[in-house]
Amino acid sequence: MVKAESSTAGARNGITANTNGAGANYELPWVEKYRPVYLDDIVGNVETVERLKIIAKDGNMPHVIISGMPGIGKTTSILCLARQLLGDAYKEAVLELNASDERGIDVVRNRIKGFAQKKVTLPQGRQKIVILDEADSMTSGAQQALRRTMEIYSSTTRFAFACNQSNKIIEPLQSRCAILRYSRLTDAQLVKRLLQIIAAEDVQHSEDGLAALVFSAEGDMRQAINNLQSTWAGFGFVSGDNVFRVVDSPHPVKVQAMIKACWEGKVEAALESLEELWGLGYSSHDIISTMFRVTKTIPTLSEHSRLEFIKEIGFTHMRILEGVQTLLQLSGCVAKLCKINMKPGLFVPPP
Ligand SMILES: Nc1ncnc2c1ncn2[C@@H]1O[C@H](COP(=O)(O)OP(=O)(O)OP(=O)(O)O)[C@@H](O)[C@H]1O
Repeated sequence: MVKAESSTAGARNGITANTNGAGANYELPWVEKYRPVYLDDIVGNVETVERLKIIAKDGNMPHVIISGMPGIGKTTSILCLARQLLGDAYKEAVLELNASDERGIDVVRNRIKGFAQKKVTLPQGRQKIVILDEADSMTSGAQQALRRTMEIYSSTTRFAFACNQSNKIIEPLQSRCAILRYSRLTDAQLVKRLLQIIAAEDVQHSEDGLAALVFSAEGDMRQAINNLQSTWAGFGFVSGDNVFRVVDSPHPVKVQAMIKACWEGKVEAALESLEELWGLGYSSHDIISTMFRVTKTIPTLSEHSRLEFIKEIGFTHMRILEGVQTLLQLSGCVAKLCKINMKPGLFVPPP
């Protein structure tokens, strides 16, 4: 394989640590150290991973496209599949190209074709695998050039694409592949993996620290693990406050207080909280997206208010994305949120 990855199974607490041959003093990023080695280690997307396990067992791998948001295990799944299919032949029989490699037409013509023509001793009934990571950033010319290559060498070489948006892969390639969609991971799935790493690394943490990691990661396992490591390295304790300092986003407790004030119609208190957040230097985008995430999960809001709040926050988000990123814009949103629960009678001028 082009990018070698040796693994030492230091299975502690049911989790496998890859040390990549590095010395004990050299601290790998935990996303790499705890990158799953086998399909069984992959958390979430159970049905899709089950399909991959069947392919790994039967050996007849189709061309595949795995699509989904970043950091949820697409590349890892393909690497695990290739490892399980090819065993010892993995290094020789896998060509991995990602966005950091040149992947224009010339590479398709020379490198990929060259690899497809190469003779490699494979386990019975297996094929070589070309892994094209971040395939949606390949030019359409390069994708076009792959069409015939995929067909001509399909008896010896199979292709696996990982991408964030499958619609950026040209139709002819899509029609040659089985398309597997990965969805973002649930909070419980993130917690499960984080707890395994916390136990393996003996990380001191609190419940709210774990909740903060999950809240800020929004289903992205890579981000959750990176934030865990940064908080541990930076503060020596994973608490909610420390996590939000590391990710540098508004503390949801503060935002929750603001939303609560809006719900109770306390305009001054709500605006004061907003100004405090603004004064801390958060961008309007940070503030509005945290407002959305907090509103989604806040337990005290009635269903009706929640929907109305999300509607107003959505409109303000749109305006912010269009370029109006002022405190005034956010204050307008807060004012509208305060109005939602106020009795209409309050607005009728006295006779
Ligand atoms: N489902 C998962 N189970 C366990 N670990 C995961 C999972 N998803 C991601 N990770 C962790 O996050 C790291 C990055 O995952 P991976 O490279 O597979 O993401 P990806 O979905 O391919 O993202 P991108 O679209 O950015 O390439 C892995 O090394 C692993 O540590």
